[in-house]
Amino acid sequence: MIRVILTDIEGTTSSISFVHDVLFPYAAQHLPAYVRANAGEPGVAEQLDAVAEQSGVDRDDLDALVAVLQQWIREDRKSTPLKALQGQVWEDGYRTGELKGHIYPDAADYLQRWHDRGLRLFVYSSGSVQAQKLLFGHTTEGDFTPFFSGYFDTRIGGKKEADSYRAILEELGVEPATVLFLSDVEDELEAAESAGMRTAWLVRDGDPPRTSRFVARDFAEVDTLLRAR
Ligand SMILES: CSCCC(=O)C(=O)COP(=O)(O)O
Ligand SMILES: [Mg+2]
Repeated sequence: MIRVILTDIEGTTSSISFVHDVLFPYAAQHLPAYVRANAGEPGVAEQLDAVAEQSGVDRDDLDALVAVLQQWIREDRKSTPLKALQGQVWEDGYRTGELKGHIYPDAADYLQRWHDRGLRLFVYSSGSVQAQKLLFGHTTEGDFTPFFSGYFDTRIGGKKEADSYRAILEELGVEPATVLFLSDVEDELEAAESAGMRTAWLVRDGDPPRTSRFVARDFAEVDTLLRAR
């Protein structure tokens, strides 16, 4: 019996294009000035230490660190310090209303239904927990944070590693088979299954893949799986 839904964001609750065509360009535009203005703040300095360590660039060369961060944005690198800094930069955009989080109508509908039915909802995304809360707190459809019981990001581990899902299960204190993980990335589903979770593969565009996995075009189809179990 499924009691917990753990969901990815990009390609699952929200469009890939919102992340790549809205959020990443906003970060690329505003991150350099943000980093330069706040380099002495502990929450930024800590991330710059990590960027220097991961890239091998001189920690005192702010221009070089910014260049590395811009390169990582272009490459969609799932680096924890980049994701932390992106979350900080997006905060301003959401606060001023320049950014509004995208959520698919079916995701908005079923997140509320599942919450009201007593399922516990959690997010696991490469975006930082701060970025997750900002997106769901400022969507075009309203504030969805009241529906979520918790958030996980890459500080618990990479999304393609089974140990990350084992660590999430440990934190939640639940049996693996009571958790349904939703994602659009097959390697993430495989990692979650290795940890014993159930999975649903969101394929929002194009033909469904030939696979033995449960595939859903939207959250209404995920709901049929929930009702069948
Ligand atoms: C939390 S919004 C920003 C999403 C993001 O930065 C990202 O890399 C998307 O990763 P996901 O694990 O949700 O596919
Ligand atoms: Mg995804």
